[in-house]
Amino acid sequence: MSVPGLQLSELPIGQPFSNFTAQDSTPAEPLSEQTYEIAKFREWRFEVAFGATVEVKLLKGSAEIFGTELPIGHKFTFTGIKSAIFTWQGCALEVRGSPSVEYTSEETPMTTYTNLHFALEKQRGMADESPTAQGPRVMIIGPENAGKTSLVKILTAYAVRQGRKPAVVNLDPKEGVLSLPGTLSATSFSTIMDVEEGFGSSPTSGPSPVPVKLPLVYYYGLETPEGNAKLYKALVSRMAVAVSSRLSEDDQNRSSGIIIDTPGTISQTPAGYDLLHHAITEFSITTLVVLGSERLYSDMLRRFEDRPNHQHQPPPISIIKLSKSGGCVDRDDAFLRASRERSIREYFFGEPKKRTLSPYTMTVGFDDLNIWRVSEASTLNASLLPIGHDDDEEDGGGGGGQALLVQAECSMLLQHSVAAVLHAEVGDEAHVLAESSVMGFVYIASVDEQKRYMKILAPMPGRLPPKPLVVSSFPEPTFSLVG
Ligand SMILES: Nc1ncnc2c1ncn2[C@@H]1O[C@H](COP(=O)(O)OP(=O)(O)OP(=O)(O)O)[C@@H](O)[C@H]1O
Repeated sequence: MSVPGLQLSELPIGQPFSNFTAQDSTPAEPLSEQTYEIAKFREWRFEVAFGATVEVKLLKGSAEIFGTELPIGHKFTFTGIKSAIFTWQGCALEVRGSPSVEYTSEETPMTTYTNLHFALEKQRGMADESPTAQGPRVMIIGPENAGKTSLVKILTAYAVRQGRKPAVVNLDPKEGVLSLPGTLSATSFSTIMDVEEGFGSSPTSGPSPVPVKLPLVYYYGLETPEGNAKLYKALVSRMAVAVSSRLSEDDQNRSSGIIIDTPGTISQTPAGYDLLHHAITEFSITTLVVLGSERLYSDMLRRFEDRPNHQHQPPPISIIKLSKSGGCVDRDDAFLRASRERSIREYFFGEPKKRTLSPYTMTVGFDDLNIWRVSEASTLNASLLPIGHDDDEEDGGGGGGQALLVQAECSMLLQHSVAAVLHAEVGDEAHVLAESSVMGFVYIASVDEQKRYMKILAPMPGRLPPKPLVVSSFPEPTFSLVG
């Protein structure tokens, strides 16, 4: 799989990064300390605001965060998070700092989630027996904030704990997995997750306390799949081919299978169902897990489970309904924005106290830049087309209907944008660029229209590769990374 994190190898030009500062959320006051005894099968749920810090240490017993075990005596630091620590045997936690919300709950769906894991594990065991058999290909669907990502983390962590190597695919562009928001990614997981970071942060140039995972990343650049359904489908198909080829090359990946996270919006509208259907077909899903929605479950049963098993029909999908954890919390726009901003900031500057990165600023003339923008559904909203409608003929693969990418003018409008650097060549056609994977990201710090140059921040020193860049129409950036 390819590696994001710019491969800037040539001699540095421009000036070293010095006049910009990363935000540090170090609290000024000393942290209050408390010890919690959590009984077995319960979880301690907590929320920490952005700007606040809470440190948690497991003193005794055993505990896990979304499936990943906490070692005894190690201090974990949380900021801007809503999470839970579950214990199978009971534990004592030392907590320093003041979570904005904290309570212990005895009602958790962990037993059901673990049963699901063991059912998948059985299929993996069968796939181990035969070189032509496939491990489970699981997709988690459900409304927003139903706990889909949390379940993906739990299933992944449990699989890794059993020595498996599942491919984790994120089809939700709102939140990046080991990548920036706006991207779709696939990663082969064989080592533990970074519980302070969720899945972990994007791989960049700095050292990391947990083994770095290198995802294959495609740039979608919009918040919802319906924003440019044609591009979304193209990327899903592309990702499915890449993941299937990885599975066919690596036996451990093949038997471990795939775990896929999806955006909540595609489980809620007929247009979304079309995208869902497409993803299910492209990834040859064998198990569809519906979280927290009776209606979605019965719609999916009607669509997939009753499908006759003819010679030319794909095999039936097993559809499983699970209830939403009472711990799931809605995240408002402000929280999601802050979380997106943090992941962008960390990509360039590292994480305060863990690893500091030294990004580099360079000056690049307008004439040396080739910038594209993801086209939004505007003239023709593909998500409103009837299911099964194919708009390829109308737009000749890139014009007329909904375009995939459009060329962007170098102007002030690009200031404070994050741009993806593509594994493609300047001069490639829009449909080639749209399906090219991402090499890494840069940040357009300032634009001088009169002198026709931009200041560009890159995670590493070096010359900006002569590659096409794509900026998003994502509701970013609302902030300045530098200044
Ligand atoms: N048991 C729990 N206790 C506390 N918080 C939880 C629990 N389960 C999930 N959460 C939190 O609830 C929020 C929503 O959960 P999650 O991200 O898994 O939902 P989702 O369905 O993936 O959401 P989206 O549709 O927005 O992608 C997250 O902040 C998550 O950490």
